[in-house]
Amino acid sequence: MERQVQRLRQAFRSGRSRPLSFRLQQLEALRRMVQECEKDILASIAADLSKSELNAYSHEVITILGEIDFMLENLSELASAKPVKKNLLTMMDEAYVQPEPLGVVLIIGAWNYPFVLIMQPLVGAIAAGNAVIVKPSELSENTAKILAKLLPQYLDQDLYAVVNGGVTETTELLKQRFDHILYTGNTAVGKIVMEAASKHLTPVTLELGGKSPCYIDRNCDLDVACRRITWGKYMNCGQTCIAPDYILCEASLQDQIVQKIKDTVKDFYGENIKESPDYERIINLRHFKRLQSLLEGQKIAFGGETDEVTRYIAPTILTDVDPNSKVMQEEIFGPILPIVSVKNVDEAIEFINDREKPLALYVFSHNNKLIKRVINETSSGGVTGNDVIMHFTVNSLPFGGVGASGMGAYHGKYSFDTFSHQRPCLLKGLTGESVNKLRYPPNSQSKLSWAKFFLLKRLSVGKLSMLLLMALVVVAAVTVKAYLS
Ligand SMILES: NC(=O)c1ccc[n+]([C@@H]2O[C@H](COP(=O)([O-])OP(=O)(O)OC[C@H]3O[C@@H](n4cnc5c(N)ncnc54)[C@H](O)[C@@H]3O)[C@@H](O)[C@H]2O)c1
Ligand SMILES: CCCCCCCCCCCCC/C=C/C=O
Repeated sequence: MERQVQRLRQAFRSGRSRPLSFRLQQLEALRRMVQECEKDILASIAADLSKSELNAYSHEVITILGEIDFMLENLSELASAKPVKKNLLTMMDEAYVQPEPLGVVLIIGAWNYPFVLIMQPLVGAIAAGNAVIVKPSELSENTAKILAKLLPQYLDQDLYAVVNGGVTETTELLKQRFDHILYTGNTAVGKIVMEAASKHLTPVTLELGGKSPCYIDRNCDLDVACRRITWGKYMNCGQTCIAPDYILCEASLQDQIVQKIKDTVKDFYGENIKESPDYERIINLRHFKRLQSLLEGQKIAFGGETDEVTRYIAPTILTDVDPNSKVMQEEIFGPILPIVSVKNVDEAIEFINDREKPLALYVFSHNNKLIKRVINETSSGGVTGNDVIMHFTVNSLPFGGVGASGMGAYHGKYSFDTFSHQRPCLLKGLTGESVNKLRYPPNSQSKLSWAKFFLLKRLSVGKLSMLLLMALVVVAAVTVKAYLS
């Protein structure tokens, strides 16, 4: 492991990954990989998650192609130096922020969207000019294998590597020194990653999970709300980090919501859900049993059927759920939807604020003011109003958690920024010593007054004011010189 990281570091130090032409070429190669090997990629995702290839494409491949295209179109702007405002003391100098690559970065992915959760950060890390090691989840072994096979065929092998394996390999990897780690997965391992990173003062982006609430207001089109919630909750068999975890609503809405979700499930998956190519399975027996145990003692208003052999759990709704029950204590990450009654929106806000900050928050209402109020009075990684999941698909929005649901963010420009250092640069000439005397010892009250004048006056952009200020500086410099000599 150590040698592998060394090898990447050496390649990074050679400077090969820095030119924009190189980064663009690698991103184009990545796009070619996705297009040319689409069949194998889809087959791997499908095998890992018992998913149809059509769904594998719309859940994972579309996003990646969009992300690569975004980077190809915007890289030169993202990577360019950004001039900044100056003060009077530096107005003749050059001041700008230059994004620079961090070095060797590590990306650790989770199994539930095994392709997108590796590829999307990888696109950002390459665009920012880094060397990258990716560590796909061992639980989605087919996707892990196909990534290990394809990435070296398309990308520069000295700069980009795939490490496969489980806890032992990841633990070994985490002993190495990286310049950034982006980890996607559960909170417990997130803490392990952060602790390991702290040994080298490595910054981390932690893409974690949590219980994402979904409040349905009385003043709402329940048909539409329930259709959208059904889609987002049961997609990937509920194994989506930003799936609506539970519903909050007034008690009087509960039965209608159950009925409408039931009807939608039938529309989406047919009479025999097990036969539907659009309904996935639980990833492994451990998660299957964990989910089964969440059903114990609950009022099952819909679904509840399970089959251990195929790890099938039917789309399920629990009603009159006690907020203290087990299903409300942990992220569900499966096709079980509890409904918890609240008296009104005030109680819903209090309910959300009494718990850890979630990764996503959903509010359904005709009343935009109510939606804005919920947003203003709560906190979460992201929000979608009147829909679920969809903020993930807008790559001009940062995607990430807050508090217990994670730290840092990525997607589009935010990926580029996550994997870059924003380097402040000030380029001065070697003249102007008369004004510089203000900062050289010995200090005096009058020097301080001049320093305040120079440093606390902000420059505005207008050309006229610029000229005026320049004249002012010249006069001030002459006056200071005369005064000090
Ligand atoms: N915020 C997001 O974008 C996002 C996306 C997907 C999943 N998630 C969250 O991830 C969780 C599900 O993922 P998971 O954790 O079951 O996935 P997982 O089991 O695939 O683990 C994630 C990664 O951590 C590694 N890992 C596991 N144990 C480790 C250890 N002891 N030391 C070091 N590395 C270790 C795995 O090898 C894997 O690469 C859910 O909470 C979900 O909400 C978040
Ligand atoms: C017309 C089809 C559009 C489909 C858009 C579907 C987008 C689904 C994206 C889901 C991705 C979720 C990523 C995973 C995050 C956490 O687990």
